[in-house]
Amino acid sequence: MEIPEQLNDDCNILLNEIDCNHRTNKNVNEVIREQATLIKTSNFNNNYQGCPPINIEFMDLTYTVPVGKNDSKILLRSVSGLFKSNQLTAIMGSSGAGKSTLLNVLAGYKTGHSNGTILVNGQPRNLNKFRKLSRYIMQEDLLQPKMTVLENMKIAAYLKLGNTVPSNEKRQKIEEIMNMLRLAKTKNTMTSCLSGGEKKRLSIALELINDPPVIFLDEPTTGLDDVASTQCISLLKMIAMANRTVICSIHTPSARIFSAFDHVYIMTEGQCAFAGLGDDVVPFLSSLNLNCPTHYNPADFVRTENGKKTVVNEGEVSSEKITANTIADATTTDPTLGPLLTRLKTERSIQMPEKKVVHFVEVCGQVIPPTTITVSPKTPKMNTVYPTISQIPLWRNLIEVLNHEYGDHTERMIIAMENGRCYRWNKPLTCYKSSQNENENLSNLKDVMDDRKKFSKHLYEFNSSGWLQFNILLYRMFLQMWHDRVILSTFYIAVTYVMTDQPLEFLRIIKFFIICMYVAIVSESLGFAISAQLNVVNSIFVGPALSVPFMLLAVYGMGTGSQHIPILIKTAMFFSYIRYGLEGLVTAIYGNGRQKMICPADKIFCELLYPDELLRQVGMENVNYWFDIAALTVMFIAFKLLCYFLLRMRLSTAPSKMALSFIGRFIKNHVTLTK
Ligand SMILES: Nc1ncnc2c1ncn2[C@@H]1O[C@H](COP(=O)(O)OP(=O)(O)OP(=O)(O)O)[C@@H](O)[C@H]1O
Repeated sequence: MEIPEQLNDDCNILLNEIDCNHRTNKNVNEVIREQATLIKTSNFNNNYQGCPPINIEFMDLTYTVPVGKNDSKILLRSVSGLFKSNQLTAIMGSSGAGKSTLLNVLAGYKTGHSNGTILVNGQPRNLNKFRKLSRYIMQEDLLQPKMTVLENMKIAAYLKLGNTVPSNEKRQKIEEIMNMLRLAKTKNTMTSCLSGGEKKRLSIALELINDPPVIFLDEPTTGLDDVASTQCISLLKMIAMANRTVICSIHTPSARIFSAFDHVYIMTEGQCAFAGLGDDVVPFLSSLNLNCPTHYNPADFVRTENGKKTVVNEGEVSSEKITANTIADATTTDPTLGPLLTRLKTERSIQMPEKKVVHFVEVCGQVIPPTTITVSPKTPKMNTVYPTISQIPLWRNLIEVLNHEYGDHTERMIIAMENGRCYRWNKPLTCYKSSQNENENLSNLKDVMDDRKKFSKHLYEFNSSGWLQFNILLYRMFLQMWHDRVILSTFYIAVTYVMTDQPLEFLRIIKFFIICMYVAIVSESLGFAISAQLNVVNSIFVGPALSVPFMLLAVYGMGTGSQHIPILIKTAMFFSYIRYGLEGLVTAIYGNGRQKMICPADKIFCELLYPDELLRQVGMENVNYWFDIAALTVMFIAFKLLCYFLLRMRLSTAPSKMALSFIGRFIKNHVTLTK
């Protein structure tokens, strides 16, 4: 099998890096080595080179949200940028900087109050089409909990690929992706039982089924440990290498993760403070006369013997143990650290005036167990600038600068970056013809557009018809119901039936069960419809509140007979699904020619001895059980349709529906019934 050159190179770099570190943290490195080997040997990328590259450019993007009655808050302030295919882009910044907002606006999840231009391969973004060719993986894994990994994959394959792809090809694709994402061993595990990393991999696997060219991920490493985070990012990098545009927002990545990004987009207060290669953060800061504070980097990886953090001031280490010297003169007492030291020497220089023993704690992003490196003095220098060996401090430095820890330089950085318009620090476009000139690069977008047109059908159209999707979803619903059998409710119904001394007649019992279950299902679908429009707090309030009139209508007129019920109330009763449930329940128990009931011997007269009399008194003498079932079916469908339209409306970008959607969103965001 021929491995694409770029892929091969990247994997070799990865493997070399591992060689540099492999003694430092075995577990992490073993996993990464495994991952890199997997990338090299897998035919995944060869098979998935088919998708055309998509480059997303945005200019002067502004996003505001209403605050209170008359005020508004600007979350994105005229930011610009270019996120390219074949690259793994990280949107970084301190909390509240606007990372998720930018991601949501670019993905098309937030459209309402945004201004500016978003271009997809040089053309204005068509939101409907863009949504079809991009995928958004949320921070929380929205997986079907009561299905196994394989079932999830199968359903996704049938939904996304339809009948146009033969079953054996679908199976093959599922297998390939599962092997690639190391999910094969867990294929029969229920999703709810998966680990955090496995859930994240499954979320990605589900989106890879129909090979989307653009993938957005909101904080994909949140909740994952170091190893799982590294695996996740290596995987995303690998996906990006197959002609995809992978954009994720991320918090505090480790050095290894940071070094995996091809492009970092650093935000502060809704603006762009840096966009380009992670390695260029220090040169960028230097270009603004913001040399990496000398007291920072060494402190991040040099620690004193007792593990206390060392503080370096202007080339001097204020620790009892460490003072400045030249790392180029360093020797190590541990032969296993020889290659590491060689690398240290080539990548940076630290000057120390006298022989000292130090511990390198973090090198290449890995924590090194305390090992001694003896540093002997030769040429003490005090005017040291510390470019860094570990990339961790690179961006932390930047974040600290952005947090005004070294004075307020934010404005200067934003101006230098032209709020994202400056592409000076960008990696050259791999999918475009190589060019020195950025404008020339952009003119090559035409070629990319031609490619786009070629593949547009594949990208913009779903291969499964609406009817097929309906059937698959119905199957999924039944599958989940089967996996999640509610034994307890069945038990509860059975106990109630027996304890109330009802006749043990097969047909009557079945009817009783059916009507109970049916009412539960209709209630659930009403709940879905409510939650499709309202937030959780309001839904919890509105749901029970709405069932009160349904209940009152259900019991109205009981004991007085149906002839005394006003016509208006009678009409309203047609809309109470609980009424149908109650009628069905009473008829199931007392209808169908039930024998007369037992009258205690000490009673002279039992008014409700005959079930027909009871039915007459509660106004249900003319009720037909199957009519109630039919009415409940209609209500079930009506609530499901209502839920469907409400959800559709929320996703719609059509102006007419946008107005309704806006009202819905307004209620959802601004009306909280518990206030
Ligand atoms: N609907 C809203 N109304 C008012 N302010 C909002 C709204 N949505 C977001 N914000 C504010 O906008 C800012 C940016 O939010 P965003 O979620 O994009 O930040 P972030 O960089 O992703 O932060 P974090 O890393 O903590 O998730 C925050 O200060 C947030 O409070």
